[in-house]
Amino acid sequence: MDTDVRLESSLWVGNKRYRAVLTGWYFNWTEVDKNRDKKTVSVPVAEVIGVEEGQVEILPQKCVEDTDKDFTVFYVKRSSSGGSYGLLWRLGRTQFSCPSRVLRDQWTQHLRAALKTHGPLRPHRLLVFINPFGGKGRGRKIYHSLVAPLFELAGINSHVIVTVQANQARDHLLKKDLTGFDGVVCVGGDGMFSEVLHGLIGRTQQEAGLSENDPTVALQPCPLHIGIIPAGSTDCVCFATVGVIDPVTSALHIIIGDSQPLDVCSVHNPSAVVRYSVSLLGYGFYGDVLAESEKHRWMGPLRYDYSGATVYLSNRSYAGVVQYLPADPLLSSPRDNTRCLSGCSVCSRSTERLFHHSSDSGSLYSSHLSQFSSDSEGEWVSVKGRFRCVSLTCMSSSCPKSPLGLSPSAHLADGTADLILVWDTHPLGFLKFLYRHITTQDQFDLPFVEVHRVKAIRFSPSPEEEEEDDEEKLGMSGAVNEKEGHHVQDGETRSSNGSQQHLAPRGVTKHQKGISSLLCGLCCRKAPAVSVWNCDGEILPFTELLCR
Ligand SMILES: Nc1ncnc2c1ncn2[C@@H]1O[C@H](COP(=O)(O)OP(=O)(O)OP(=O)(O)O)[C@@H](O)[C@H]1O
Ligand SMILES: CCCCCCCCCCCCC/C=C/[C@@H](O)[C@H](CO)NC(=O)CCCCC
Ligand SMILES: [Ca+2]
Repeated sequence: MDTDVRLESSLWVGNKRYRAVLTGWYFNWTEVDKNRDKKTVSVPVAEVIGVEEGQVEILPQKCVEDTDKDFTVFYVKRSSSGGSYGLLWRLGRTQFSCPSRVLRDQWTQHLRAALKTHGPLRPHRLLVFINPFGGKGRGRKIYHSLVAPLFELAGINSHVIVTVQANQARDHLLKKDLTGFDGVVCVGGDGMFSEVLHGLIGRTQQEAGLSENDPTVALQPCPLHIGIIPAGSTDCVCFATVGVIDPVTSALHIIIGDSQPLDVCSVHNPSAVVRYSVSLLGYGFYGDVLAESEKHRWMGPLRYDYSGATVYLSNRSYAGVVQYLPADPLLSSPRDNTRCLSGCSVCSRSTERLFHHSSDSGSLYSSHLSQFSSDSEGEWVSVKGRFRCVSLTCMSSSCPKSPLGLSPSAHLADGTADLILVWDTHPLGFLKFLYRHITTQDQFDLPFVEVHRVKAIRFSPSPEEEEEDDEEKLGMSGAVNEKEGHHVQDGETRSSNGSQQHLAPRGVTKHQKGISSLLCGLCCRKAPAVSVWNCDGEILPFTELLCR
């Protein structure tokens, strides 16, 4: 700690006198002339946003009263409103008065010097991409009214690009000079984040001379961090990492240099890398919802609710083969009820393991690769049948619609993803599964649902098995296992190496048949034989994939 930044004196806030102390790590002020209940306000220097001479306000509008004995300190204030104590951040502000201008200047200089000690963690120059059409189309307004004033206060220089077309941010990051930037900020939703992610991953591999198309190549980590100012429809990456959808909270995290590593899943078809995913890779229901919602973009975020209902009523399931490489069950499980947050011990241990292995092999990522290319990869498990949906999620994928997410105990940065298989079942069973995403009930505690923590998956559709009538599509065929109360699917298979076999359970009881038939009569049309993959909100042009 730099002892030069220590300072202590009396200061006034309004008409009350305080003893203020700057220790290097903390700036505290305690009311004096008060015998009991002395309250100290303590702000970590790491959370000080800016120091200004005079009496200054920033939000909702900048307003300066240039008095020569006053100074104003801005800092992170955790807000209790909105039921998310600690997660929602606001700009705290306290105006101090000094007995003299000399003391005022001493305070501002010392506070700024203390702030500099946190300099290396904080960004100084940011490249900002705004999608003016994301979400409700408020990206520009959100940035200029809520975020830009905070960046300016914090002394951050930003280069702002309002996009005029899709993929502009990605292409800029792939081709243009990025010298001098400490990070990239996207103002928009998950689609905008994904553009920036693709641009940065691609640029980093290009510069390292690596081929992204080869699934055995160890990719280089990106040197630039990505900040997200939420202005989209789902904003899942922001919600799952920050905990709230709030542009001011996100801007404050960016300013103080917070960061959270994220797992990224590469999606390959047999000849090339198709995309990268950080949240949902979904075939079946989530693919169909996305495809349907693209026709109704004009509805804004509501398009997902509308399309969700339409696709649910169309009552589809798809035949396919899923192969997966299980992660080490001793390290964690998708049903262990943990919630991954910044500083999570499972993620830290996973990072440590990577670093430990890399010191033996020379590359941080080559230990990951060994999971795919050597004997240590483990055994692939293969399952075949009809699915309502096949979902792979690298993180919980929580969002305001589903506060616990697709897989509530998934980890943000442990090198694994959760594979959720929802076997074909009757419509009410599937509704129950979906409904549990918006409550705290366990969506995996259903007989037709299974979840596996995995390192990789392969998928191929098997549309030739499509020849069946509507009753079969509703999961009402096959033998009822009376003891278990559910169907056992006839599509049990063995893994490619023959070591594992898998039964596909279904959740149909006889009394549900009537309602199912009614729904079937209402909505069954000739369903397509294959679905599409939803990759973080983008439709993939391939159905046969390898994801790792
Ligand atoms: N100027 C633009 N015109 C048209 N499309 C754009 C433009 N800029 C970005 N895009 C594309 O718009 C898509 C959606 O944007 P974004 O993610 O910001 O909003 P959203 O779809 O409403 O939110 P979410 O992804 O959270 O559901 C992105 O895939 C992005 O590539
Ligand atoms: C009876 C009530 C039923 C309610 C069912 C709600 C189920 C909600 C689950 C939400 C899962 C969100 C997963 C996140 C996916 C994002 O990467 C992606 C891009 O933004 N969003 C979508 O694809 C948008 C996909 C929207 C799916 C509905
Ligand atoms: Ca993970």
